[in-house]
Amino acid sequence: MLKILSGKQVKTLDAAHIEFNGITSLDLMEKAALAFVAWWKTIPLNDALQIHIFCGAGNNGGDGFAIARLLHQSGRVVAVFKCFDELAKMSPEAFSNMEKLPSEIQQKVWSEFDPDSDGILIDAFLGVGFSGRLRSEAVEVIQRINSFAGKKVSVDIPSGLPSDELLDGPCVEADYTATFAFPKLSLLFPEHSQVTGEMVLLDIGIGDEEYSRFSGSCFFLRENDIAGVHRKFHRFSHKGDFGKILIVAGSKGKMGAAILSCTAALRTGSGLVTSLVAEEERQIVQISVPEAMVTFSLPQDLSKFDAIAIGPGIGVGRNAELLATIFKNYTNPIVLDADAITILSQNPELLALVPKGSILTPHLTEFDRILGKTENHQDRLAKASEFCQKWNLNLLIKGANSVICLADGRHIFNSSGTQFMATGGAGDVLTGMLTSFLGQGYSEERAMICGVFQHGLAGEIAGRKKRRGTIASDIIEAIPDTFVELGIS
Ligand SMILES: NC(=O)C1=CN([C@@H]2O[C@H](COP(=O)(O)OP(=O)(O)OC[C@H]3O[C@@H](n4cnc5c(N)ncnc54)[C@H](O)[C@@H]3O)[C@@H](O)[C@H]2O)[C@H](O)CC1
Ligand SMILES: [K+]
Repeated sequence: MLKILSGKQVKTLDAAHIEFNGITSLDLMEKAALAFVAWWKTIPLNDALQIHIFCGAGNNGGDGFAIARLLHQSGRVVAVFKCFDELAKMSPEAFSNMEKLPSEIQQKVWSEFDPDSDGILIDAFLGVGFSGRLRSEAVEVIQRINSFAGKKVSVDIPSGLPSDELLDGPCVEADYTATFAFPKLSLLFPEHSQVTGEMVLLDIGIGDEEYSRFSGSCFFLRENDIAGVHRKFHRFSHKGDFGKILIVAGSKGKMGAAILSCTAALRTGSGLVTSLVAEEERQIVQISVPEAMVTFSLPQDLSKFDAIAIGPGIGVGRNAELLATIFKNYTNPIVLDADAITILSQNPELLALVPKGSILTPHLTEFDRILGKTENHQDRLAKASEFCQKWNLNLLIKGANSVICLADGRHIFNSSGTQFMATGGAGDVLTGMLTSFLGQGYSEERAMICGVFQHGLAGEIAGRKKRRGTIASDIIEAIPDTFVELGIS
């Protein structure tokens, strides 16, 4: 899994990569520029007539100069705007790439840029080398960039955004950010979505193993991480191997939650799913999910279940007692979602009873309910680590780039998913998937890795056809396709 380093570690990573591979830092910069231009050709407006490239004096600017040359070579009309004065100390790579600019590319200073120009703007002003407070001229450069009405694409990171911290000052408001090698931590904070726009990760040939010598507890979960995490089943596998699970979900008016989580669990591969619902609501489950069994009271012997989920749509009314009974009679990890999280926040004495290793899946509001009000993602992640370690529990903070917070302090950011998944019931689907994997004998970590990634991927698959019309049932329907796309039998 790809480690997320700090901005300060980038230089050491680059130096080690360069030395190990016998290349120069200019070669690495060229790779970055080539990766950027290859991606550029896939975005809307990539054939824009005019491309305005703002370049700083450091290596981010160096990327910009190299990109300018390559875009020019592929037939685009490019103008470069230098964001430094004649006497500024340039990085050797930036200088070298500036020298390589062909004479057809206009070179101007940033203050000559007319924000009413047509075209598209590339922001290669400041990268991960930016630190402290912006100097006053840098603020003016960023204001000029932001006054441009067309689309803006940031190289590595929007200029002005610190790589590992919260934004605290002016910053380029990008429509796209193309980041190199690994996503900078601050690009994953939801409060920065307005300045990062859509984020893409560009490979510049640094292998995951080259990160191992660096300390760090944050990771980025990608498609190639999934296949190795899955259990292998074989031709003698029987339904018992795929797990018996119990899902406690739904109540009058919210029975959809039970149907969605049970169906998602079955589509994820569960062998046997039992749904605990009120007797008067049984028909709805029996008719909608004939594959599931239904029970009306909590079975005496819970140990026969390989995994249990509780929460979606159960209501907060009298269920604290039910939660306590399950906690006292079951020792394996449980998935706790939605109303179960609210009940826990109202009855904090229950926290000590939650089976160790259980998974809580709060969205941001539920997170604040149980862990206390948080101001931002940095604060949230710190609180999450403390909570998970204190109670020996796992949290899955839902949102774009959902974060798996493990009891050992690691944070794993998910890369799959789309905005079309912001739809009622998507969380119930995730609960069903996580419980299914736990029931199939996956550890909590593996269940969360596969569950959160494939949930996002199912959303992407559904969204390709259904776009903003995607509903939770479409995500469920796409779950089997995720196994196909990932090559998992
Ligand atoms: N592995 C990779 O990710 C690669 C990254 N590349 C690119 O290199 C930059 C980092 O380059 P670096 O030279 O270290 O720094 P920057 O260009 O980001 O910034 C230096 C530049 O910024 C000025 N500056 C710093 N602080 C301030 C401030 N407070 N106010 C105003 N100006 C400030 C400083 O004076 C310098 O001029 C990375 O982001 C990538 O884009 C490589 O090209 C390939 C490998
Ligand atoms: K930038």
